[in-house]
Amino acid sequence: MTPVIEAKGLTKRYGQATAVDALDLTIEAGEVFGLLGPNGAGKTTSILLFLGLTEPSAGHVRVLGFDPLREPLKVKRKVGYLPDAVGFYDHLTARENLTYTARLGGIATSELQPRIDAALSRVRLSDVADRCVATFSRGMRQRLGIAELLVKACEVAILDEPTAGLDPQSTQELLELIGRLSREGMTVILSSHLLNMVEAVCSRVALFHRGKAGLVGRVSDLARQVLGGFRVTEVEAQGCQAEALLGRIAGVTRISSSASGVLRVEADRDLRNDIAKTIIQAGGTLSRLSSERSSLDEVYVRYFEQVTHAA
Ligand SMILES: Nc1ncnc2c1ncn2[C@@H]1O[C@H](COP(=O)(O)OP(=O)(O)OP(=O)(O)O)[C@@H](O)[C@H]1O
Repeated sequence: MTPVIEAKGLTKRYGQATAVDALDLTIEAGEVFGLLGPNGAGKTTSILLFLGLTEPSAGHVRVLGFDPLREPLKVKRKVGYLPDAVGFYDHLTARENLTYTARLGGIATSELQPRIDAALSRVRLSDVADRCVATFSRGMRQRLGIAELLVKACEVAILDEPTAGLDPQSTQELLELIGRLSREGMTVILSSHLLNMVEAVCSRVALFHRGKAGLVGRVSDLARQVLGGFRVTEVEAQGCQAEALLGRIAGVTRISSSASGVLRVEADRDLRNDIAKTIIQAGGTLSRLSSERSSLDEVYVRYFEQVTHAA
């Protein structure tokens, strides 16, 4: 099967600065793929290269097998793009905006309204279809952006920070929508700084660092690779000097305490038994002892600690 994205040595320089540095990346059909990394790591520039909106300085990218610079129409027909600030005509209604872009996209007049109605319903904007977009919240604009991709019936959606500036409920709604699109067969590539959200929807992620995809894979594989047996246990104990006691347990690598008195114990393995025994034997009581699997958050923090340390 032809990969959705196949970048080899993809490079973009702006003068002396290298925004994307010999990027090798393959994204397969059906994935929800997350592009992560700090500000300036090269995520947006990579997206612009995938879309043929900027020319590589070296290397190449194929999108569904096409060269986005030489065959831009073939790519545009199949790939939808939702930039971080979606541009609509504010004085037009939601329906008029969709009609305008659908006509530009060459969709037959007879198909226009049924497709637009279906898309507006999917993103729950049917009730406001005839309201000017000027009155829309950011969440509604994002959903209208997704409706545009649905009208276009694209195979691939590239979303640049789709939940930036959304409240928690709008974020959740957008995530559910992304999940549904993926289950229906759309490949979704998104960039984001919200690690929980990325972990919730993405099948694989790439951690960008200085224009390269430093780590690529499923979150669980990356956790094994970056963290090894690393475990975090949260402990709340009373009636003993818990922090000092736990610091003496073999395998504990770091302890920090929150303002509310919860101790966060980092270790190279699951130490819940030893922690419980230590507190009880010292005459203390335990009101919390929870150990969570390593999350994307931990992978991200650890990875960037490692690369910054190595630099
Ligand atoms: N048009 C441009 N001219 C000059 N430099 C640019 C241009 N666009 C991006 N850059 C630089 O390229 C680097 C990568 O930027 P890019 O926007 O791709 O990062 P990003 O990972 O998307 O960051 P963010 O998370 O802030 O969106 C940055 O150092 C940025 O300043």
